[in-house]
Amino acid sequence: MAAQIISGKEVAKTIREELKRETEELKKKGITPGLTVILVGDDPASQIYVNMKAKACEEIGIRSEVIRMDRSTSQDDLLEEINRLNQDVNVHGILVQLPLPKQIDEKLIINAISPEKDVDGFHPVNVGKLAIGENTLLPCTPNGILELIRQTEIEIKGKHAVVIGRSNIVGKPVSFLLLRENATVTMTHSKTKDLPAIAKQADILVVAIGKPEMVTKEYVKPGAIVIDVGTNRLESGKVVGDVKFDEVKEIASFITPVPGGVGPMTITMLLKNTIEAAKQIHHVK
Ligand SMILES: Nc1nc2c(c(=O)[nH]1)N[C@@H](CN(C=O)c1ccc(C(=O)N[C@@H](CCC(=O)O)C(=O)O)cc1)CN2
Repeated sequence: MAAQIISGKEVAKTIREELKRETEELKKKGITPGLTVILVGDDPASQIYVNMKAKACEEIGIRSEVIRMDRSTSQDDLLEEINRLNQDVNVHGILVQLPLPKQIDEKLIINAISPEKDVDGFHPVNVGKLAIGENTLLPCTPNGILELIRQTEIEIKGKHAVVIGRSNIVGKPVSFLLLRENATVTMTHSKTKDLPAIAKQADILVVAIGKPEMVTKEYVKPGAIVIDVGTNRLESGKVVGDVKFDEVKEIASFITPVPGGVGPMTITMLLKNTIEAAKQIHHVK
C-alpha cells in the first residue's frame, strides 16, 4: 500500500491558527511579539524565504521588519546592526538569513545574536542547551520535523532513526531532538560507507543532504517514515526534495512531500519561537 502523505502545509495551518490566538492574548497584556530579519545581498531563494517569513508574521499578528543590506556589506556593519537590535526592547527575535556573502563569517554573526533573541536556535548557547536536554529556543526545521513525525502517532521511543546529513542547521540538531525522544540515532554523511544499507535499517529516515532525488527505494525499509528536508530548485524551475518521491512513496508508511512538507513547518516554528522569546523576555508564562 502506498504511503500516507504528511502534509506540512496542513499541520502548519493548524499550528498557525493556535499561534494567532496566543499572539492576540499577548497583545491584551501589552506585548506585541516582534521579529527582525536581516537579509544581506540579493540571493533569489533567500528573498523568497524572507518574504514568506514577513507574510507569515503579518497573518498571525507578529510585528515584523526586514532589514535589507547590500551584498557588499562589511562584517563590522552587520555586527553593528545586530548589536543595535540586541538592545532594542521591541525586538524579541533576530534572524540573519543564510547563506551570507563570502566576506562575512557566518559563525561570528550567529555568535553575536543575543541567545534569548536567537529565534533560529543557532547560537552555541542554545545548541548546547539542546544537546544537554535543557529547555531552549529550538532550531526551526528540526523542531518542525519532530512535529511532523508526531503527526503519524507512531511512538518515536526505541525506533531506529537514521539521519542523512550532518549540517549544523538540520542534521545535528534533529539528531539531538530524536535522541531526546529516546530514538536510537545513527547520523550519516557524505563519507559514510554503504549508505543505502544503513539507511535501509531506519524506522525513521530523515534526509537532509541537499542532492536532488538522491534517496531512491534502495535506501528505504518497507514501512519506514521518510522525512524529506531537501528544497532543490531544478533548472526547469521545479522544486524537488532529496528523496525520489514517486518510487519511495510506494514502500514507505509515511512520507513528506516537497514542496508542502518540512518547508512550511520551518516558518511556523520560527513564529512559535518569536512568541516564545517575547514571553521569556517579558516573563510571561
Ligand atoms: N537563518 C536561516 N537561514 C536559512 C534557514 C533557516 O532556517 N534560518 N533555512 C533555509 C531557508 N528557509 C528559511 O529560511 C526555508 C526554506 C524553504 C521553505 C519552504 O517553505 N519551502 C517550500 C518551497 C518554497 C519554494 O517553492 O521555493 C516548501 O518546501 O514547501 C521555507 C523556509 C536556508 N536558510
